[in-house]
Amino acid sequence: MALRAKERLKVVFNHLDRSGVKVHTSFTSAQNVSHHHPVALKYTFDTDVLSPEQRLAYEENGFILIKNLVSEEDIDRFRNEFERICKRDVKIPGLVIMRDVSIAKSEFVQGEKAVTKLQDFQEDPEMFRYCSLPQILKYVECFTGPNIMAMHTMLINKPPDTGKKTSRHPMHQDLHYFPFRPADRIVCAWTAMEKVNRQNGCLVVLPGTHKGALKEHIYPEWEGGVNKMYHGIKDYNSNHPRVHLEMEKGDTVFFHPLLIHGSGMNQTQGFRKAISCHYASADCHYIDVKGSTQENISKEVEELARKRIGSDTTISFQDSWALRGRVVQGNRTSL
Ligand SMILES: CCCC(=O)SCCNC(=O)CCNC(=O)[C@H](O)C(C)(C)COP(=O)(O)OP(=O)(O)OC[C@H]1O[C@@H](n2cnc3c(N)ncnc32)[C@H](O)[C@@H]1OP(=O)(O)O
Ligand SMILES: Nc1ncnc2c1ncn2[C@@H]1O[C@H](COP(=O)(O)OP(=O)(O)OP(=O)(O)O)[C@@H](O)[C@H]1O
Ligand SMILES: O=C(O)CCC(=O)C(=O)O
Ligand SMILES: [Fe+2]
Ligand SMILES: [Mg+2]
Repeated sequence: MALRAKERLKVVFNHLDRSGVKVHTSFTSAQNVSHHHPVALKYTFDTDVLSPEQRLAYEENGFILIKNLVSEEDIDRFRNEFERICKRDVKIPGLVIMRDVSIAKSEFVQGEKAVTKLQDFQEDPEMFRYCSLPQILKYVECFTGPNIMAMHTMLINKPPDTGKKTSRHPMHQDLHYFPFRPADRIVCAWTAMEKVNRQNGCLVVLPGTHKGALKEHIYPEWEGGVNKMYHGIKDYNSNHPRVHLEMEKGDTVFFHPLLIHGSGMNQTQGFRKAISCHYASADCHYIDVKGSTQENISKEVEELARKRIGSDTTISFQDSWALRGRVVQGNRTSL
């Protein structure tokens, strides 16, 4: 039965209507374009890319996993570039190379084995190709709309745990780091660069938590130490059902910035690699986080900027994002 996407969406909605679930339709956008029903699909746009079932799944869960989205060839190229950066063969402006806190003060670990995360690779054309891949942007547009900014780029090289459990990433919401809104027009794309599973510390998500509010984040009280800026939710419900996202090389998960997630310890001897980009609609606007739960991270970011650039220049939390953001589709309208 080859129904077109819109017709299938109607079928799904009719079914839900009959089942008593309160769902209303807007076939053109996630915003306020109503027919005789008010709008309910607030997290996704209809671009004929997501099936009705996929749209409903994202609305309900706050994430969607697309298998085999990035080719082996592309991933191998990102991996090569990562190795060049680790060997210091290339120097990329703005790039942050983070070592794991458990080896941060050690002089004896070098190269790729000393690097836990690359952050802000927007000035590296080879690495930044990831953020412009058409097959990724096609999905991103379903969440952001047509004007798309790549705001935050990372390559995570989760190291074998040294025994201090510092390879964990505490449970958090990425929106904690972002002084722009609306949250529903922000999405993360996270691509496994090899098989990721429970053993090497795959992503762990709490489905449906994107419907909640932004929570207070602080450093978790972990005996073995915590990496710089790895804030975790102060009190999260540890009984909430969790889903371990086991993925193959090239599989990509798209998730909402309020979705609570983290990653476990890497209990293998390999470095678990993933590449990711946070996208936002260029139509988003900056907010002032003073007096909010985000004040702690904004102060940390501003202090780090002062250390890097010098105490006579002030780079605000918002500036730090405006400087990193790059348009990847459409126009840079606001951010
Ligand atoms: C949606 C977004 C979610 C997220 O992005 S969460 C993670 C956000 N993370 C970041 O933004 C990256 C933060 N890291 C950094 O900026 C840098 O790695 C960092 C910590 C400043 C270190 O910079 P380096 O250039 O390596 O400086 P350095 O080797 O001279 O060290 C300076 C002092 O920092 C310490 N350090 C290094 N790596 C660390 C780590 N992983 N965790 C905690 N502390 C760390 C290091 O021991 C040194 O301390 P001290 O001054 O000697 O006491
Ligand atoms: N004490 C803790 N406080 C906050 N977050 C934690 C704590 N311990 C683990 N986490 C986080 O919980 C998430 C899940 O971790 P992990 O993969 O170890 O899950 P698990 O359910 O314990 O499964 P496994 O049995 O495979 O270890 C990760 O984000 C991890 O960093
Ligand atoms: O790759 C991971 O372990 C998760 C990283 C993450 O969630 C983040 O940096 O915001
Ligand atoms: Fe995250
Ligand atoms: Mg565990």
